[in-house]
Amino acid sequence: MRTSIATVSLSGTLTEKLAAAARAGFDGVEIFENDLTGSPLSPEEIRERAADLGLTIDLYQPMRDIEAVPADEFARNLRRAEHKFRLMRRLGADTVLVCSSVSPYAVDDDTLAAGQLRRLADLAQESGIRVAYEALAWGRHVSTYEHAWRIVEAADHPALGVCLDSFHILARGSDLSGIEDIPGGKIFFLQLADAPQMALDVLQWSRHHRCFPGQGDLDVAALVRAAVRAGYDGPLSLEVFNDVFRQADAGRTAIDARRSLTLLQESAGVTAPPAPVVPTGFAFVEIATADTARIAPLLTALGFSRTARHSGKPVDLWEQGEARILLNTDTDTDTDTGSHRSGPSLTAVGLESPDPAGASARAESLLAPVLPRRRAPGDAPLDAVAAPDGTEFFFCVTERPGDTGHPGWTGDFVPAPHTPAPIGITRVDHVALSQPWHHFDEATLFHRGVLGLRPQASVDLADPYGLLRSRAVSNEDGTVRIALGVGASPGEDPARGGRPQHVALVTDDLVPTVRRALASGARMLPVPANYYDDLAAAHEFAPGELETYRELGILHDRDEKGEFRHCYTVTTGRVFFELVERVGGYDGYGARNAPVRLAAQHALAE
Ligand SMILES: O=C(O)c1ccc(O)c(O)c1
Ligand SMILES: [Mg+2]
Repeated sequence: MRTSIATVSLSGTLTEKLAAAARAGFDGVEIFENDLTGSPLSPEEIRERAADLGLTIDLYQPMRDIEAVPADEFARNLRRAEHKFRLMRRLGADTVLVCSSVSPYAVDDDTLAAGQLRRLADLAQESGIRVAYEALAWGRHVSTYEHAWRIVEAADHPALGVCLDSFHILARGSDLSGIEDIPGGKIFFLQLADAPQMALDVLQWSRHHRCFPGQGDLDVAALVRAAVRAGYDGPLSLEVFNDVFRQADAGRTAIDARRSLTLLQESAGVTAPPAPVVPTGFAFVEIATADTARIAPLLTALGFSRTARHSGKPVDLWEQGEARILLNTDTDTDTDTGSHRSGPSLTAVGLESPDPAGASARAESLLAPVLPRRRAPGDAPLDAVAAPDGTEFFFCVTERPGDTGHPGWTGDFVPAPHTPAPIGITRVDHVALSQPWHHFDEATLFHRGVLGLRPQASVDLADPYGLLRSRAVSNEDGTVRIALGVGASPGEDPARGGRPQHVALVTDDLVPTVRRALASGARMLPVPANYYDDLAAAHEFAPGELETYRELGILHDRDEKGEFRHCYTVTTGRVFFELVERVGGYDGYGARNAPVRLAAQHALAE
């Protein structure tokens, strides 16, 4: 099906919006009146610009407060309509959206509404224009799609149909089955938007909090399926009013939008992009740093050994159990981000992939920036994409005894002499990546759609200097977990995502692991005594257990499935490490402890 986007969904001038929509691969646009009236271009020039970019103008909108009004008011409305239709002919737009009236003059009279819309459709038809009537969820007398359709059906005019807008329909919790009772040819237009569930006045909710399908809580795919079953074959058009998108870079928003639409088409069964390839574990985490003076001693204290060096690049492999960390001192690769200036930073994540080429094909079809393969002659090909925060995700295979097929990435490393001194770390539990604040929804959709991870509920964590919103995405068995966080913090560069990132490492027995780390010189984050007094009130502990936690700076959480013990190293550059022990089926990240950890980190930074 054709794809379209309303200009209101993107920031900038009309010209910038058109360019962004075209670049992201949309087939058409809905032009919002404000964008046109504020443009220095004539309608003919806009038409030409759109055509040059390969875009059709699928809709012009909105016309308001047309129907069910007294005769003199309606006469004025028709005069207004004549002007608009003339403009639309110059623009080359053949469908106009009419919103259900919110006018205080409108009366609750469907016969009058149908009669006046028929007159409007007559006038439109003379100009070769079709009228799509949309029920605003807050319309004065018409606020449901069923009602709008009853009026359109009664008006019975070939140039009059309905516009279905997923927000208005799903926000009201309407029954979707009525959509299939509308003949497909009478659905003139389909507007799509999602929104997070909120207990908010519906107009405010619509005008400020809409988001792209898949980024909120509404079942937009169910609505698309119903419209397709009804026989609708017009464009799928995104119409998103969102305060953040109004400020964000239009090119980037348009890509996010187009990705959302492909994923929506996939869930609605109208498009089949390459299937998702769900990662099965972490192959490595890469930390870039100009010099290893700060990070290497910390890794050593945490029981990692430098086991190998890349044959062609200044990259060292540090290992312990199945936890692998790459230290990349090739600062050229991160001069763009300037991250080396603030010390070690987490720049890439290797995901264990059952099908790296398939994962890459999926990513490409979803407009993820596929990175040029960084390889020397003889290196294993590494497929990689950039996430919205700039983190590079590599789809890789770690060679194991007996493996055949895809060449493993470790083959590019030359073993280095070392004496293993493990402290009990077995693998990576999760990585926590901070997102630029206006790309949080984009990031969640990216990790779900492109990487095949499942998002959990978002939680708000109190930080002394702001609120941190966190949302974890993971694979089915929890062997890949990424905690996405957003929230500015004083003194940190928001352009780089602000907060430090971290790598959480699994141990099966945290207490001895921490003791060994401390004995080898690791600096752990001190935790205030008040925390342990609070913990004593919350739970009962075995004799001595709490005292041990207090002594070692271990935090504790429990849920109905199990327990969680964790602690943190101090931050070096933009990175710190967490040591975690999951007991039983505990599936969280110790959210209750996050405010204490954040306060402790600030205290240490001062
Ligand atoms: O908020 C509004 O007024 C408005 C206008 C046009 C639309 O298509 C819509 O869904 C909402
Ligand atoms: Mg709409």
